Amino acid sequence: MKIPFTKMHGLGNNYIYIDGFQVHLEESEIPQLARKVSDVNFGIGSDGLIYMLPSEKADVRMRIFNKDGSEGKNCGNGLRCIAKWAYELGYVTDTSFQIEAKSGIVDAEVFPENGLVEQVSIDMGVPLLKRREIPMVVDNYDPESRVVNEPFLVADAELNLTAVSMGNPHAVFFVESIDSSPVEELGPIIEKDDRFPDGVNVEFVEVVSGKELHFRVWERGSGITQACGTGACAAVVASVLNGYSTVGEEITVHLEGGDLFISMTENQRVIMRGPAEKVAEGIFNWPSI
Ligand SMILES: N[C@@H](CCC[C@H](N)C(=O)O)C(=O)O
Repeated sequence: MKIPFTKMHGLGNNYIYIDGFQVHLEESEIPQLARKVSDVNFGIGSDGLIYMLPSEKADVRMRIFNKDGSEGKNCGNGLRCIAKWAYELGYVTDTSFQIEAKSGIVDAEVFPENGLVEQVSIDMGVPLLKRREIPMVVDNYDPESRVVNEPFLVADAELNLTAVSMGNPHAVFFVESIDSSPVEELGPIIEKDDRFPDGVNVEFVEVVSGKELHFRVWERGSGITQACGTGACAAVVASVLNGYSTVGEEITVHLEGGDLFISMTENQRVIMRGPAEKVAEGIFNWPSI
């Protein structure tokens, strides 16, 4: 089977996008396909696979598969790229429309110039903060409670955890210096820690000021990536919860691949603005011989 694909990225968080308006993928094959296209040696090379589909509830639907083939419930950089792609392909004609992800429906707005979209704004909705919603399981803790600046021992490290769900789980740790943050060492251990029954995306964040954060991520199912949109949103929410940042102010998050601009509104909604870029189009041979 020859599968047409497009490679896009948001701040270097890159996925192979397949247009489900045109191409039908067998459900049972998608995880294996995601692993294959992500492989830089035997496939194309990416952080995973994103499948764009028609939606019965919104204007377009996004499904995201990590590098290891696991399906994520949400993807901030993917949502911006899907918004750009759906608009440029003419699947949506208004500049404001809705995208369905596994975690729910979000409002997207594109800002086209001569028909091409470089910047996208997404209303990422209200974060989930209760322990059971992350989900995070720890003996003797109320599942209805929040996890804010809570002591978290892992390997030999004593960290403080703030946990946020943006439809997918995030463990946010504030550090003195992003350059010496233990992303490579602790990211893979925390991702699979038993306290997170669904696994977790792991973020280290340095507060430069209330309006500026430095950020590095270890993504569940994909490892280190240049950027994570939902992770950057979780970092901003965590910054507000810890009193570093203020509701209503736009915060610049410096990720390895560039900057996102994120604010939390008075009614707790998280608004993310940033770029989406198309880099390549091609045909993938599947299964390869
Ligand atoms: N890169 C993404 C998040 C992708 C899914 C994540 N790894 C998960 O399993 O929850 C983003 O930009 O948000």
